[in-house]
Amino acid sequence: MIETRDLVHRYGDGEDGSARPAVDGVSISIDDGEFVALAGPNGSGKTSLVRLFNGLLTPDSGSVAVNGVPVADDLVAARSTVAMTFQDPKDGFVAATVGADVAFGPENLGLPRETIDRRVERALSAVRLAGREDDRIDRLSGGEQARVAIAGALAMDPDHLILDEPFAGLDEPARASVLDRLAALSADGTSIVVVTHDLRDLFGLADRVVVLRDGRVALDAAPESARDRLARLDVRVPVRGADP
Ligand SMILES: Nc1ncnc2c1ncn2[C@@H]1O[C@H](COP(=O)(O)OP(=O)(O)OP(=O)(O)O)[C@@H](O)[C@H]1O
Repeated sequence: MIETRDLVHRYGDGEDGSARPAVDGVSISIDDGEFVALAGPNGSGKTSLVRLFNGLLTPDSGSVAVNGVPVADDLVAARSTVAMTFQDPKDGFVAATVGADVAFGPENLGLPRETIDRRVERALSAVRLAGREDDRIDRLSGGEQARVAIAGALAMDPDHLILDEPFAGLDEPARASVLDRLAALSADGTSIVVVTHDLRDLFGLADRVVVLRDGRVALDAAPESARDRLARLDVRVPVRGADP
């Protein structure tokens, strides 16, 4: 479980009182196996919030705990149980080739080679990049790079998987394949948080949608029960009757 209480983060010191917190008093909990879409307009604090989940950002006040352990007390545990992709995949790459990059996380967990190879193979197949281990990342298209980043997070086999705008640049087959894998992981108990502006792909999959506005939770509900409120909050929802 990921649990935040009265979480506040502001960039800069805000000493003159002018800096509005990017995350402003968020209390939410995400259960194991829960599939959450995190939506909201540009600048509403989505990326900042998920970066607090694994200690990439530090709260100014409030707390965040993963599996009952405060992130501040055990960053290593938080980083190994919460896997995250970045909005710009280039921010997360650590190796020159696809296979080396996807293997990096599991290697750091000290897993046996066969386990690592199996995870890499499975993760690459989930993003439709099977057999592309030796490709250089800098020669891939933006969409392919986004898929490598997702594969890297999948290969961690994390308790909690956070994907920040994962579908930008993905073609339809890749998007469908990733969505399938996410659904299977969620059914197996992995909690999944997908940051997005657009709920259309996730409407039938997400158990819950949390909408941020100005760093605060403006809505936390099951998607189907909140169609009209979502539309009023400028979150794109599928046309009724056209759900997957
Ligand atoms: N590194 C930073 N330094 C200063 N301010 C920042 C930084 N990152 C984000 N902010 C500010 O914090 C607020 C929340 O930004 P954040 O990126 O978390 O929102 P978001 O909902 O993820 O936006 P988007 O949908 O555009 O990615 C915004 O006002 C943004 O300008």
